[in-house]
Amino acid sequence: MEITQLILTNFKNYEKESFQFSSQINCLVGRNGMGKTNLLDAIYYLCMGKSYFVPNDRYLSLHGTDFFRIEGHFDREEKREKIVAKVIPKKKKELERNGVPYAKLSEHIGFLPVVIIIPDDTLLATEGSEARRRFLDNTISQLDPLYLKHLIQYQKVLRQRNAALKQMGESGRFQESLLEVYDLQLQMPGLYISEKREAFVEEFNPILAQVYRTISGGAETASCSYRSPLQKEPDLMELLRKHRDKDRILHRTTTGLHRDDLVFNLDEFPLKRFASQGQLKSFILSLKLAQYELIKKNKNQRPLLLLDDIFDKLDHHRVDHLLALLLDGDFGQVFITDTDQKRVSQMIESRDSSYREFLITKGKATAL
Ligand SMILES: Nc1ncnc2c1ncn2[C@@H]1O[C@H](COP(=O)(O)OP(=O)(O)OP(=O)(O)O)[C@@H](O)[C@H]1O
Repeated sequence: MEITQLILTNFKNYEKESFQFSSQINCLVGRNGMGKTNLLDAIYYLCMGKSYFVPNDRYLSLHGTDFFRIEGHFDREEKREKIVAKVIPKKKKELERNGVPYAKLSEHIGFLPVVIIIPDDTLLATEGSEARRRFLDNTISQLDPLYLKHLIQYQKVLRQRNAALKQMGESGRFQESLLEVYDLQLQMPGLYISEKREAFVEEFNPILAQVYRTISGGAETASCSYRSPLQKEPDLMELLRKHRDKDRILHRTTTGLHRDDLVFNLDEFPLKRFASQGQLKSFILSLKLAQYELIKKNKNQRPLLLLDDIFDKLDHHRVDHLLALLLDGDFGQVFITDTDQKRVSQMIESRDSSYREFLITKGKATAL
């Protein structure tokens, strides 16, 4: 699967620009703040129906404008696919495939698999559990439409349950029977999500260990383990029942799948506490490349790989090692941003890969 052409209108700092891409390596070079990451984000948007960086579409249109449009032409399973994302004020955002709008955005997820790697991904290891759940959900949703359907349902009922608890707190009238109704609605999607997360971690671990071994030279074994309140009480209804008093006091749902987490380990030690900066960076890179491998294996399709500034702060040897991995490995279309114009192009030129280079300057692109 590959994107052949991209046309941007009012997207972030691009007023009007179009790109023709190489089917293998695309390097986006330019100084800081010119729009390299914005371009990756536009491609991500076409695949996932949202920005990787900015949750609210309102902030994505060029300053001084109130709408944007992203058009991408893809080659997928020997068919041409035109995907258009349009955000217009006071209208629901629209995502179209070959001129036909999707009824639900979620129907598109997984159609164009994608993996993005950015420097801030190290926050996955150091921040709270929400980022790790997002990683889990992002990966499994691209593989299993039913997972995404159950996830949306679980989150909807959870929001309603929390709103009811808040309202009960304000009115001072606790309605246990209403909570029972919500708990019942959480049960089926909850069970499905939990089973899928557990199965994902099992399948993911050997791939993660293998990728980390390649990147780090085999010093330690990388793994992750799934933590869920359901491991102590496998019956979700019963679990929610046991936490009802706490929920009543705190006016929110204090247990459930929205409290799940992934624990990252190097050998038997938690990454968060013991890893050096280099180990942390290698782990997170491995995590994302393992995500790529797992999606590729399950979908029998190579996802797009978007690499933002991944050479930043790495010494020359590590950059060389990483580039060798990316160029010699079984990757499909890759996009790489770099502020150092010479670094990537020199190394790619020395290999036998088809590539195209773009110089990005303030929302304008010149093919080099
Ligand atoms: N809605 C918007 N309208 C206009 N400009 C925007 C908008 N959103 C972001 N920008 C601009 O885009 C620029 C950032 O672009 P981007 O993050 O793609 O830079 P970059 O080339 O990747 O830089 P770096 O090398 O520092 O990562 C900033 O100058 C920012 O002001």
